[in-house]
Amino acid sequence: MTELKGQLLEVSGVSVTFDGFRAINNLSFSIGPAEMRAIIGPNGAGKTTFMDIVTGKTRPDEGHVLWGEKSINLIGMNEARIAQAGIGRKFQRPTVFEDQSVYDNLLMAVKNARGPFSVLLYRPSFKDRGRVEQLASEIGLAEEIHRKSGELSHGQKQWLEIGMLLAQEPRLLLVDEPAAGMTLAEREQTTDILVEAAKTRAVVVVEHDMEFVRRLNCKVTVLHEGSVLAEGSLDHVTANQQVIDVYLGR
Ligand SMILES: Nc1ncnc2c1ncn2[C@@H]1O[C@H](COP(=O)(O)OP(=O)(O)OP(=O)(O)O)[C@@H](O)[C@H]1O
Repeated sequence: MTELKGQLLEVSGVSVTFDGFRAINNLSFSIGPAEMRAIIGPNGAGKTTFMDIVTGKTRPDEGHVLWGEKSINLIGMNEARIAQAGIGRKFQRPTVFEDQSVYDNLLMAVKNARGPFSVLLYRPSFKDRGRVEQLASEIGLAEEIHRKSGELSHGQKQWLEIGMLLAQEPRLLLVDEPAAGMTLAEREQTTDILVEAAKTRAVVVVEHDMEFVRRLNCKVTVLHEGSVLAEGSLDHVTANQQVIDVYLGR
């Protein structure tokens, strides 16, 4: 949806220092409203810290993180408010309710998306059931909808958690190493789920697995020592001599 003007998220001049060590150093880049973006970089490049800053877990020493059409500065907002503003984060380890079915996990996420009062008086409507079924099919779990989540494979649990995040209808989904621990078939399905999700929202994937990044077929931002080292297609950034040197530890 390149016709949409403006950026959804704009990180500008952000720095953060931990005990004198500059983990993020004058970081600036932006993400469009419906785009897939991969963030790569060697260990310690600042990828996790970047996500911690955007989600309000870590407060930077300087810079701005501007969000949405009104360019609200997210810095200083707490994690709950940032989530409400439309930013969802998927951590590496899935945190689904193992004793509950796929259906119940998704239904819980759909009703949570409406806030605490609707949960108190809640009766699943026809519409909500439809939404749960739609989500289950988006994450490839339509056949498993009545299974206990604890019985799912590692990959299926990850998809369920992605579905629970999609239930909140975030405008930006941050995903930390989705391919870790997955089989090739699971990795391919994860790509399909994320690519589909990125048609209607921004999806930012932090990933070490280059084959996975290649399949995402998207713009790549390379971080190094807390700054952007290179940006562009995967072929473009992997041909960059500085990127090669950083990955080889030169
Ligand atoms: N709370 C903290 N206190 C001190 N140092 C920290 C803290 N959080 C991160 N760091 C340091 O900041 C740097 C960036 O870390 P970060 O976890 O963001 O990197 P990363 O790119 O996500 O790395 P990896 O690929 O290994 O997950 C690292 O050198 C790390 O040790």
